[in-house]
Amino acid sequence: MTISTRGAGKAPAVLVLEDGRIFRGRAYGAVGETFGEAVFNTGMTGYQETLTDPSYHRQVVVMTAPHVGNTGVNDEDDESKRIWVSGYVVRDPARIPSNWRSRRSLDEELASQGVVGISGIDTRALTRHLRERGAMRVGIFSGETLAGDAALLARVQQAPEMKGADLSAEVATAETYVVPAIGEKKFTVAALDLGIKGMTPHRMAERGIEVHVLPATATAEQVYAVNPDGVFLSNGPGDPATADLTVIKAVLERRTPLFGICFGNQLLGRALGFGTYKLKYGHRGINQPVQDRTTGKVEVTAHNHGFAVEAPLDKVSDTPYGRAEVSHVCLNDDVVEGLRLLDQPAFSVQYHPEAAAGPHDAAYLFDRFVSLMEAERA
Ligand SMILES: NC(=O)CC[C@H](N)C(=O)O
Repeated sequence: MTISTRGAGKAPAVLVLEDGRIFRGRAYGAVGETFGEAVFNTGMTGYQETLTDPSYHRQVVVMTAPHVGNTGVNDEDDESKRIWVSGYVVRDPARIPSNWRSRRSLDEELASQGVVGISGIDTRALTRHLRERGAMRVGIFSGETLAGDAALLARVQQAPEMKGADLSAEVATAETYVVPAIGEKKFTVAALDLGIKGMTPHRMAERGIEVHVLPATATAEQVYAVNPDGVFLSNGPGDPATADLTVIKAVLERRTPLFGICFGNQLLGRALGFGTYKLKYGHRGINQPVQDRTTGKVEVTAHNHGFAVEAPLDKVSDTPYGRAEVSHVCLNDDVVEGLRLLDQPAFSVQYHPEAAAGPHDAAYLFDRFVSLMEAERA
């Protein structure tokens, strides 16, 4: 294990934003170059889950927590098979990781997976810049000799934008796999993998659900071939405006119980005829207050979204699949955080009830899904 001293001995690195703002620091993880959309995450804990969340594909994540890597990297907390962020930005990396489960340092893990990062920069100033100007493209470049700033900026400005990006198929499973129910099997669910996190099927399995995780490109025939009691739409990277809605519409036509989270919420919204739009800088962290308007209760929740559904907050909407309403709202900024159909068993939330990482306040949503499937069977 390497013990780093505030980046001493690491190559120089530079972070270049598409609007020309530049931060200089030291390499963290792999040395090289990378591009993506610069976004900030306010979680004080859970960096391993963040790094391995496929929804972060093509994003450069800036951690607002000043110390990152304190608990190292373990063999249990990955949410998928690899790190998906395209770059990683921290202020002070841990010099000595310390935790009973730690197997290696975060610096070593980033390097071994080829993830280019930067440390030693003023992440507070960078976050304030992104909050004022909005999420934007960024490049991180590290090495002993770097091109001039103008040349680096020109390369950042050529990188692809997140708006219009269709990314689910790049992160999803190529083959269907089954996560068995824990204990007695009560239901079968077909889960469309648009970038699913490992904890999500686990939360269903804990409730007696056998989960068939299908590729993002699965057809309605493939979904119904597993004879599902319910269909689940996962989280995932990219712009929801690019996604194909054929399968979701088929599920709504057949009135099969449906539950979606994050990207799944955006796709349900679009299938109902609502629009989606890009938020200025998104919600990413594990302490976002959301109100469940069906009960009035407030929950503290885990978020990772840069897009949101545009739906009226104070009226029931008529959609091709019956009446729909906004069931959940973010108390920071009134962004739509959940949808519910009133005439058939379908609902979704914009945030992460699987809570990896994050508080478990929203776990009741998996129980709601079970109740819908129970009611359908009765
Ligand atoms: N976590 C997610 O599913 C993210 C959904 C979508 N890619 C967004 O950024 O809003």
